[in-house]
Amino acid sequence: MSTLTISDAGPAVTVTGLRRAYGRRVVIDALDLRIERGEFVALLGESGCGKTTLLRALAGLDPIQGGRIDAPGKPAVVFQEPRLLPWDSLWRNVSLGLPERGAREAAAAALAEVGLGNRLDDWPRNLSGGQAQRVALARALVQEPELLLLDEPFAALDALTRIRMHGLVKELVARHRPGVLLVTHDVEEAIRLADRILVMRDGVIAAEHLPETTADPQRFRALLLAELGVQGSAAA
Ligand SMILES: Nc1ncnc2c1ncn2[C@@H]1O[C@H](COP(=O)(O)OP(=O)(O)OP(=O)(O)O)[C@@H](O)[C@H]1O
Repeated sequence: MSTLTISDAGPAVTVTGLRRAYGRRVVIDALDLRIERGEFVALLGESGCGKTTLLRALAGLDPIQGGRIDAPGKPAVVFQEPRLLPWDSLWRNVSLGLPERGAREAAAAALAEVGLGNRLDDWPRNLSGGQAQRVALARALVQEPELLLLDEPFAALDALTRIRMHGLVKELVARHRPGVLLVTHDVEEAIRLADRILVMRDGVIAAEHLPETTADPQRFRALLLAELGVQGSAAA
């Protein structure tokens, strides 16, 4: 039987029956997930529920103990810390792993997109936390990934910088249209950025929400907080 799916892009990743354990300790079990290209998905969940474990598995950074992860290409990852190489200039950091030919031009274009087009030959030590994180974003986007994995990339930033970064990421994702999985603790951030919000619990996706379709934002926040086990939130 063949099913023809008319889609302008197709999935950025399809996860089926994923199992991830550390030794005998199973953290993720029988997890299914699909993210479309151009779709922004936020992943919430209590501390220690396995969000980073899932992200690392999707990134191909860790082995899995069961199930499948199907992705058309190599995902790009942005972590909480920018992880720039201190001995390399900004353009070299951004173009790491690209073919030498055209690397500087590609890095220049990516740095311009994050507002650092005039800092190509500067060094990581001269950057603020927000600027360093923008370089990390440029380094991810220069790969034109179909799947962009964001592991609390704004958590270490001050509130104002975080809001600016939200705007920038939204704009970049709208332009490049990767599928995005954002791991975050911040309910407001998830609501502001995501097309779809997932709540992880007991090693699986326990709930799924579409913020766009919620009529009452305050109730929606309360519901999410209750799902995250924040006491007293259901009564709000
Ligand atoms: N390398 C490891 N070896 C053994 N256990 C681990 C390892 N990494 C994570 N774990 C365990 O797996 C579980 C899930 O961890 P993970 O970091 O994925 O959670 P998280 O939801 O991302 O947490 P947080 O929100 O606090 O970052 C935790 O109980 C953690 O102790």
